Amino acid sequence: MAASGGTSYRNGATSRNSLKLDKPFSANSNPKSSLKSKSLPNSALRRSSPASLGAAKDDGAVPGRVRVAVRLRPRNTEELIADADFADCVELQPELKRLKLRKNNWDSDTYEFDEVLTEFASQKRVYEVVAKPVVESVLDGYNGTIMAYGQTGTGKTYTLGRLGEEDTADRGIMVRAMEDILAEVSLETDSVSVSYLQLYMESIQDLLDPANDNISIVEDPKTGDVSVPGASLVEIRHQESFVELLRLGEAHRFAANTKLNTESSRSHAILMVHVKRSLKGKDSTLSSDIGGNSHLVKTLKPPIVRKGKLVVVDLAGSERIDKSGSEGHTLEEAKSINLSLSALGKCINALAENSAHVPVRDSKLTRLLRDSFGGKT
Ligand SMILES: Nc1ncnc2c1ncn2[C@@H]1O[C@H](COP(=O)(O)OP(=O)(O)OP(=O)(O)O)[C@@H](O)[C@H]1O
Repeated sequence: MAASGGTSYRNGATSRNSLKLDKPFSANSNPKSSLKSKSLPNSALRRSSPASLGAAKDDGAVPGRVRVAVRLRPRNTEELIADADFADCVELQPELKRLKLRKNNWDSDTYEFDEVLTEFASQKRVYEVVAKPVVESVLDGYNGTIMAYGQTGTGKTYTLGRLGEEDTADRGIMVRAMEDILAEVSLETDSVSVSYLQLYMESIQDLLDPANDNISIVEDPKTGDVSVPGASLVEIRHQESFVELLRLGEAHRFAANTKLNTESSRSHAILMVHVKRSLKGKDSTLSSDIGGNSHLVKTLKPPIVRKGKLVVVDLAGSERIDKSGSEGHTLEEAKSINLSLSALGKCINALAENSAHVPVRDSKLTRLLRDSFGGKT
């Protein structure tokens, strides 16, 4: 997260009045992190909800901090033709970390972000600015979340899930995060395991085993840890197997969506990466006196186990929520997305304000992210 580490958004405006923002943000409660705690501008949340949030320590005691970044997607060919005056209505001010939307010649709205990434920002830069601090926190034993929010086609999947098989420069946050994690852990003593889920109409489905579509969320009342015991948990030892797993999940997401007669952006895709590290305790040498003779005794300390969880969320788009006239299934779908996104917005506001209470119980999405939020619920 962005919540500690969130990151990028893209803007694919097709007309002056249809600005689409895809922004990631991050929250981080790691006190060692260099991320600054910062309140989200409410207006920014209303206008274009956030995308990624952050990190909470294992004990969940510290409210997470939230960072929000916005990424502008380059215009595609159609938009270049249809939207020749785009620059007149959207102005990025990366050095001031601001985005200005001109309503007309005399009126504009300005939004502040933790990071503003222009259409020229590379995938590498987006990863480094938004996600890397979160990944480092996870390796240190914290929980962190990165989310991408935006309308359909704004570049959420490009930012998070791009595999970069044809051009490695295209690799998205998921792939880069796993590369950094695998480079840091020891395969002998540590473990990295992954679940990949889809949340659609308040029901959780395993993207690695789509027949498994009624997964429940279990919260440990003592530790506050959240688990999804019914979901596949795959140990990752090599980057190639992770990329294969992402590909499988995407294929299942598509198939599942076809079955459900929906579209990808109508569901939230959630990747959970569990990192468990054994850090060698420091051995110490003591001098002891046995039978009048002095001996040096070596005491071996047990390893310290450090657990962190990285959650990467490709949120459902909000574009149909405000549309009136939705009926039947579409209306139910819109209500469900609305419910989870508004519950998420409330949690992010609570985190940004360092509120002691983070209202996670209102939706499955926020319940799933509970142990990344920290604070009392
Ligand atoms: N930064 C970028 N640079 C170049 N192309 C991009 C960028 N961001 C997105 N695109 C392209 O824009 C199109 C839409 O992106 P993408 O599928 O990631 O959007 P999305 O927000 O995930 O959409 P949906 O909600 O429908 O899944 C894709 O063709 C993608 O390759």
